[in-house]
Order: sequence, then structure tokens, then C-alpha cells
Amino acid sequence: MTAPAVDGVADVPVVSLRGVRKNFGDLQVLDGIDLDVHAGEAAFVIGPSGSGKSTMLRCVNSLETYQGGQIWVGDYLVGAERKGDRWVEAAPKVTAARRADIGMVFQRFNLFPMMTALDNVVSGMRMVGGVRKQAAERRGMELLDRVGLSARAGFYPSQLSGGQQQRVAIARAIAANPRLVLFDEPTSALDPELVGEVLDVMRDLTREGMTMMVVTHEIAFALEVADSVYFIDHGVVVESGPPSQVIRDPQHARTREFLTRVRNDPHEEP
Ligand SMILES: Nc1ncnc2c1ncn2[C@@H]1O[C@H](COP(=O)(O)OP(=O)(O)OP(=O)(O)O)[C@@H](O)[C@H]1O
Repeated sequence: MTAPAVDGVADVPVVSLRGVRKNFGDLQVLDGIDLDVHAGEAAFVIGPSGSGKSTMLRCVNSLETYQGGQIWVGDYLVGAERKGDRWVEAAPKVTAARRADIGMVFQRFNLFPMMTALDNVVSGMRMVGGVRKQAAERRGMELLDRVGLSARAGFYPSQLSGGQQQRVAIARAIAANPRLVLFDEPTSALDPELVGEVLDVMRDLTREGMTMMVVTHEIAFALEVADSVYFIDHGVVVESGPPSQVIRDPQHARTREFLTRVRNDPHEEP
């Protein structure tokens, strides 16, 4: 890997992708993605099914490897660590520590089924270590309160609705005060009447200045709360900018066609 061009420069973005390429065998999924997310920014990623949105998020926290370009998270190159003046492949423990500093919310909640809501939230803290049990549980209760679920602290995931489970998952994702939270279609698996309660929690996080990357099909929500929107198709960023531009006044035919399709049939897989 090559040395960074901007090493040591202040005010680097929290996340920066440069020419990122990723393939699964013959399938080119990311074909040169450029994207920056700054501190406090909520960057929304929209696009058709299969365009590479989830894969891009998963590359940022090393759940997938990438084959070309560079992904920077703050001052480190994802997948690599510095040895002297060289970058070498990151050791598994380095990757694990970095991943603990990035929260992730999945489409299907991914809570531990044998743990209560509180223990699930606390598990997000223990991974970074050093947090005493009592203090962790106190903070866990605060986080559950923040997502409106302190009364459900002792419930197991199977005793919670999908919307409640996803709110617990969000509390867990922010438990370790991560530098960045990734949301991978957080409302796609929910019954329509449960979507709003999850969006409410996410809206609060954007207002609090959480740095977020959100893959979503909720276009109206993106228009309302995003700081920036990236429209991705076939593994490339077709168009990006503020939501007032990309969603209200798209410049590219592909963006317009996608938005029209989603608006005309919200039940269609975009
Ligand atoms: N582990 C994998 N192995 C092989 N192909 C994969 C793998 N993961 C994803 N793909 C393929 O990569 C392409 C992009 O998938 P990805 O999930 O990133 O798309 P997406 O834009 O998030 O779509 P959706 O909105 O449907 O979730 C798809 O064609 C998918 O089938």
C-alpha cells in the first residue's frame, strides 16, 4: 500500500474513500468510489438494489476487504497498519480494535438472543474493555432511556418488537462512544408501523451531531435529516451533494429515474 499523501494534516475527514474498488470474483461491486464524511455529518447513501451500498459500508469497518483505492478512517488506512514508514496488512487485533471504535446497526438487528436488552447494550461497551460492571449498567440504562426503552431493560429480544429491537441495537452501537456509526438499511426489515420509532431515534442522533453513514431506502427521511446524499449505481457515485440538490433537483437521468421509481411504488425494491 502507498503512503498517505495527506498524513498529519489537521481536519481530516472521519471517513474518506478514494477510488475504492471491490469485486466478488468476476462481479465488480465497487468501481472507484470517492466519498468523504466529516465530523458531525450524516451522509446518506441511496441507490438501487445490488448497487454496492452495503458492501461499501462493510468495507469501512473491515467486514469486507477491498481490492483497490484507499479507505481512510481518521488517520488510519483501513486494512493496513503502519510499520516504520511502510503500510503493511493490519493484524487481526488491530482490525478488531478499530472495529470497536465504529458502531454498526444492521438490517436484522443482530442482538444476542440470550441476553437482555440491557446486557446487549452493555456488550457494546465491554468490547472496548476497562468499563466496570456497575458503571457500564448505569450507562446502559441511560442509553436505553435515550431510545425510550428503559422500561424494557430486562426483556429478551424475543420479547421485543422489531422496532424495539432495532432501538436496542442503536443503543448498543453508540455505547462505546464510537467515532462513527454505520447504518445498513436499519428499517428495511421492519413492519411499516414500526419504522417511525427507529427513524425518531436516528433523527435525534443527527441533531446531536453524531457522525453517521446511513444506507437507506427512506428517501423522505434522507431529504429531511441528511447533510449529504450519495446516489450510487453499479458501484459508482453517480451524483452527490446536499439532499436539496440530489433528491429535490437531481442532475443525472439515472438519479431521476431511480427516485421516480421509488416514489411511484414505495413497496418496490428500489
Ligand atoms: N459475500 C458476497 N459474495 C458474493 N457476492 C456478493 C456478496 N455480498 C454482496 N454480493 C453481491 O454484490 C452486489 C452488491 O451487493 P450489496 O449488498 O452491496 O448491494 P446493495 O446496494 O446494498 O443492495 P440492497 O439495497 O439490495 O441491499 C450484489 O450483486 C450482491 O449479490
